[in-house]
Amino acid sequence: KFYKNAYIRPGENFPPGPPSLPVYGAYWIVLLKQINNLGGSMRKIAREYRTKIVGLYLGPYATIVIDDSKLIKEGLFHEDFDGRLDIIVARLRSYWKKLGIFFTDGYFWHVQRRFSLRYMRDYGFGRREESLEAVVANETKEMIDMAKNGPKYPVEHEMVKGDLIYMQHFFAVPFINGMIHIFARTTLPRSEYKVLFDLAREVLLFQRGTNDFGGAITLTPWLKDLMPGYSGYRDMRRGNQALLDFFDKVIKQALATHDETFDRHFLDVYIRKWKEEEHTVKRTTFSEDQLQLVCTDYMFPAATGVQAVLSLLVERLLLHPEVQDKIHEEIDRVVGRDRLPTLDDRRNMPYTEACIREIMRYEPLVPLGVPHRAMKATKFAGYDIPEHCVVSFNYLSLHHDKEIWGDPENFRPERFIENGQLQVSKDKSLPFGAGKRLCAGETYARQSMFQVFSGFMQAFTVSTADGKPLKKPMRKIQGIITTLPEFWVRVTPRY
Ligand code: HEM
Repeated sequence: KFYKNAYIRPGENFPPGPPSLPVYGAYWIVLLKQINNLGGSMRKIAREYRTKIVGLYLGPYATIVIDDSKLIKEGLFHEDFDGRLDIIVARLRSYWKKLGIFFTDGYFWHVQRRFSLRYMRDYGFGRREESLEAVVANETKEMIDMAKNGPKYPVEHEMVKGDLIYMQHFFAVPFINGMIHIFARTTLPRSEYKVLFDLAREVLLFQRGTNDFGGAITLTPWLKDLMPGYSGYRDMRRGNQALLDFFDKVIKQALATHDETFDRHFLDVYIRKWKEEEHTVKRTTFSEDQLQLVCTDYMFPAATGVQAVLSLLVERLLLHPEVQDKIHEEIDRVVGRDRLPTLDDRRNMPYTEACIREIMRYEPLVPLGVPHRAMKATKFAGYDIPEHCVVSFNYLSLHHDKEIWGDPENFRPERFIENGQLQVSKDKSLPFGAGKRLCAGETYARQSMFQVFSGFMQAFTVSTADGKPLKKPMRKIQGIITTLPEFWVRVTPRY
């Protein structure tokens, strides 16, 4: 019976892949191949089975992992694959209901994603807008001041010790305050940064409680009662609760002063719509809980993902000091030292921009993406894909495809530059995904990362805490996003 179960497939014409073992299916095999690097494991398995698409069971879930560059793009644009999974990781975030943007699908997701993007745009999200740019610049200044002139408030001592900075969360505030500005046209002042650093810490706990395949907690949800600590359940609950509590307060404040004749910020626009539909639309998708989850979903990656990318980039600078020299040269030549780099400078700073692109290619933040779900039985690349099949995309394979990149194993920002200009068309990587599920925060992420990183590099030279050159990359932690372990970096003011 064991043998029979091991080779069970969802259908005859399902992509090839490893057999299923009890309880976790092929997940054991994926973990054993290269623990702590799911993308790497899946690449190896695809090669072993000589297939562009691996088919396997992860616990009870029939899953395909697309390994081929062309098919990854096709899969991302395949509308039957726009669903999400109804899993415990999603439910535990949202009062056991299906709410938010990340983990919803169908009509509900469509309405809520479109509405939030349309009206957050009015407040600067997804485009260039002066007041948002000024907020991010101002917060970048405070961040630099914290390291240059020393901590002002107790929490800052956890981020800066002498000339060392705590990489994990040092960059957090500009990204978080930028989002609060979009939602509520306010920011938390430096005296209240503790709230924001705490949020960043809690959200990272959530990210690390699971992984791109949902981790043990998704495949065997009963672990939540049996081993709440070990299964990651407790950390995820806690990490999520911090954000829910934060937005509960912000929304309650907005509600208390809400005037339906005048929109002050995105929250007002949403509240007005929800109140309007409350009594007129039978099955409205708007509610207070949903507003809380919309804010949470946009804040999640803003409080972790963008900082994680910048810390991976700082690690690269420690490994390749010549890259740092080139960034400094570009900043000094284009911006000088009297003002912060702005988004206007971005087009004149191809090397700095290329470094941000190259780190996202080289080390994809979410190596297997956020899993999609086949919303109905469908055909893909000649295979029969059953309804509810999990669809994952191996971005590591796309970003390290020799045919596209020639030398994918090298960190080489110059690959995106031609005649001194950034050639966006040369960037075939898809760190933000594509299609209808494309990362909703791509523009915000790209713009704010440029502002924060270029401001930081204008002010400092980075080196290792122990003064010795970094010889090899650190071992990464595989959560939903890939992060570096806790580490400190020395910063030396450049002037
Ligand atoms: C460098 C940083 C980031 C990277 C690499 C990244 C990447 C991704 C990826 C790969 C997805 C999944 C796409 C899919 O399902 O196929 C995603 C989804 C999403 N991202 Fe990002 N992201 C980043 C930053 C952000 C930021 C800063 C925000 C918000 C401010 C954000 C908001 C979202 C949302 C709301 C979704 C869910 C979209 C949906 O399911 O419809 N992301 N992101």
